[in-house]
Amino acid sequence: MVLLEQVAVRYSDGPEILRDISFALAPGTLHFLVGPSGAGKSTLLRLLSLALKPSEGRFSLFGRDVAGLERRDLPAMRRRIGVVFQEFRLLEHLTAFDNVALPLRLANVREAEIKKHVGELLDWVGLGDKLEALPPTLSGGQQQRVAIARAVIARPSLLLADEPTGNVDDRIALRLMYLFEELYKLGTTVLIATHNESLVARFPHHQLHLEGGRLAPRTRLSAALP
Ligand SMILES: Nc1ncnc2c1ncn2[C@@H]1O[C@H](COP(=O)(O)OP(=O)(O)OP(=O)(O)O)[C@@H](O)[C@H]1O
Repeated sequence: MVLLEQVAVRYSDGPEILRDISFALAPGTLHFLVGPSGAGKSTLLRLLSLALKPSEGRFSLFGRDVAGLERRDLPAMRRRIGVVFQEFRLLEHLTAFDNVALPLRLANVREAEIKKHVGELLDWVGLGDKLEALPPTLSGGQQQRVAIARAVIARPSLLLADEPTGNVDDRIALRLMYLFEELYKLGTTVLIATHNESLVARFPHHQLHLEGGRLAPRTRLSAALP
């Protein structure tokens, strides 16, 4: 599903932010991505979401070598990836409902089905009474839940979430974790960057531990290459 071998990443001509990164993520697994601030977690998520390219090494996604992709291949690959950005990136002129419905509308799902699924999911994340709200009228935690609902609604093959419980209380954080667990059990590969140590301790999943741009030995070996 995701395979990195000796990958390095830099922004333009800057220094290498990630170095010597090798790991594989199998379908239907959930991994936490942990490490101190500035370690390169968001950069790794940007690479995996195809927003950055490796400056060295090999990166393959869904069985395809990313270096060999043509520009026209990217939209179809990206549609298989759900991303929860640290800064949410909701469309401010669309309601919560319409933001979440977007991936389904792009996939030509029937409106009756969209209504049912989006309503159920927003209900599950505790926003059943905010369907018509515009993002600027929602709190940070509410916007974050809309962003998560939008990222998971179309059951992506790969879900990348940057600090997805950063703005919510413990009860909601648990709910969101249950949602991510549902998803990986259905076959999605889930990667969650987080500083929330109690969440990582409570849910015994694999961990990728980044430190200073490298995978640290504390990375659980199930995620690293043999
Ligand atoms: N767009 C960019 N251009 C240049 N350097 C960047 C850019 N984005 C991040 N960096 C640098 O890359 C390094 C890693 O940043 P990154 O945001 O990936 O870390 P992080 O582990 O996600 O941190 P945090 O936990 O604080 O979100 C930092 O030194 C940062 O300054």
